[in-house]
Amino acid sequence: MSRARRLVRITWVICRFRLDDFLHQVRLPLPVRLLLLFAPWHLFPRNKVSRGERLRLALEQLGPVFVKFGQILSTRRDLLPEDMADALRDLQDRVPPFPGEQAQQIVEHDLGKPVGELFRAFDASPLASASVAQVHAAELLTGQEVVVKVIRPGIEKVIHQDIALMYLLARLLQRHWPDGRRLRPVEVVADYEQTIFDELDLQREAANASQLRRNFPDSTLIYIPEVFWNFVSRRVLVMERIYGIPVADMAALQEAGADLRILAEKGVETFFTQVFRDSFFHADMHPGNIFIDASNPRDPRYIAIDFGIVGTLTPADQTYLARNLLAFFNRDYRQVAELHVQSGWVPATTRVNEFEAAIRTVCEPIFERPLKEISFGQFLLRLFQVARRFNMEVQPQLVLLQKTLLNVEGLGRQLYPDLDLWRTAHPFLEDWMYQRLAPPGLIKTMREQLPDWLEQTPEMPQLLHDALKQLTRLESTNRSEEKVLTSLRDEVSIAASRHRRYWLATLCVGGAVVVSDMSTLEWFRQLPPSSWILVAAAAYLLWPRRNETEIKAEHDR
Ligand SMILES: Nc1ncnc2c1ncn2[C@@H]1O[C@H](COP(=O)(O)OP(=O)(O)OP(=O)(O)O)[C@@H](O)[C@H]1O
Repeated sequence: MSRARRLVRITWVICRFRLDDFLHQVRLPLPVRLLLLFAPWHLFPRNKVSRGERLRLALEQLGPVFVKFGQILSTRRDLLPEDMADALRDLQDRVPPFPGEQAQQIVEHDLGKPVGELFRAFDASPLASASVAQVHAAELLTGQEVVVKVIRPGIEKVIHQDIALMYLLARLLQRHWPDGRRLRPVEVVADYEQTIFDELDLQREAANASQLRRNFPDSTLIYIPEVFWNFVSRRVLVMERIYGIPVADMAALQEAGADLRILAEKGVETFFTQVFRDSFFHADMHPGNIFIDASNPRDPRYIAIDFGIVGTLTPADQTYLARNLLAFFNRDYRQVAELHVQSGWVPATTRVNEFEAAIRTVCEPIFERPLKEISFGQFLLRLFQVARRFNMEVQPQLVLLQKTLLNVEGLGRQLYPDLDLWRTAHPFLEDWMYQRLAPPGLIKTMREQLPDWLEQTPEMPQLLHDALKQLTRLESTNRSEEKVLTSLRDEVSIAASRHRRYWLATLCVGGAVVVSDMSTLEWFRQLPPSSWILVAAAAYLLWPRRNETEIKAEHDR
């Protein structure tokens, strides 16, 4: 379908589902407003269906790319009003399966052999069919039962086309909608584009699955099916077939006698292990992707599938996240605010007092609820909403984590409504912090980071110089923040000068060793007179400067 025809179809669906009540909030340019005036709204009388419901129906009419977009949007409760997020959550993929013969052709083309030579059996009628891919059951020549996931033919083109139109709409909204600048629809579409294109690459999904499987070998928490790498291409993925009870099927779980409390707690533990131990987490934890192995009902474990979306965090993000969660539960909002500044999530010029007060306002009500209802995901969601007001740049890795956390908590509480998240997660977080900060962990971290530090050292003077320049520029544009900037500039300037002198001191001592023609150890033992003058120079360079001490004392005051 050409882009123009697609645009006409979108306009038609907007009229058909009377989405004009969204458009009235947007200050559109005059020609578009005139066009809308003549749109055939009258052909489609507004019925009593709610606006969320109408948006959901419209997205379903627009096809799989929009449906998936709506599903993802439904998890962005930081952006959408509750009623709309709830309606979008119920979006259903209503895409008909594509013929099994077509799936076979793609498999044969990509794997380079007829299906009969690749598999002992291949079921041409699909096991499941979704917007992006279709899954068929098969059996390898070894007798291993597998599933074959095949990307829907032609879907890439449809996605490209629909994403281009979404950008068009998002740019319009961003420019003409009063909330556009705050909610940044273009960013939301860019986020979605990344996700959907990642899902199109099954090689990537296979790699994610392999990594997760390696992280949990023989685990009693979670089982990850094996990937058969000889049968993987961008469009085809062959993976061990798993059998389990769908996590949403409570009746079947109860019938199997699965211990639901253990299961709920294991869900939280599995998530925190992925986030903090491995920094690699399954980020598409909706109930359709989780099954339960209840062969040992007293110690059931999870089985995960669909590894298209995963999240990772840097060690710094991990530490700040753990400290934020701990500070939140201690109701230490000052620390939460300071951590945001330290981590660079909000600008260094943020007024910590105001930020702290805003965090307190949104977090205190969370503690009004019984402890077992407290949600880390809700806390992070509220926190990000506040932090955005304080110019927090969107941190995609943290938004992904917060969404996954909400899913994990929802899942846990559905299994066992009395799940006490804090009691389950607190020891884990404290233990992790202790291991990271206790001497062996600290030494390990330092040893891991030492090569990076050494590598960056020669660039340090330039970086400090650049930072100084930027601060000076900032200073001239923003007088109101002058005091903060001056203090920052002074600190950077002290660090730059100290750094230069340390380098020179190192050169002096190194030079003295070279001049003496001895080994370093010998030199230290004997300190020949010829080197005294260089050592004295080094000592002079290392001595703290008076103006530095004064500036520091002034800042401390
Ligand atoms: N390893 C497996 N063993 C058994 N069934 C599987 C396996 N992998 C996938 N399936 C079945 O196929 C369905 C779709 O798989 P998957 O979720 O990976 O596809 P998808 O296209 O990414 O779907 P969506 O993104 O809509 O969740 C699953 O819900 C499940 O029923």
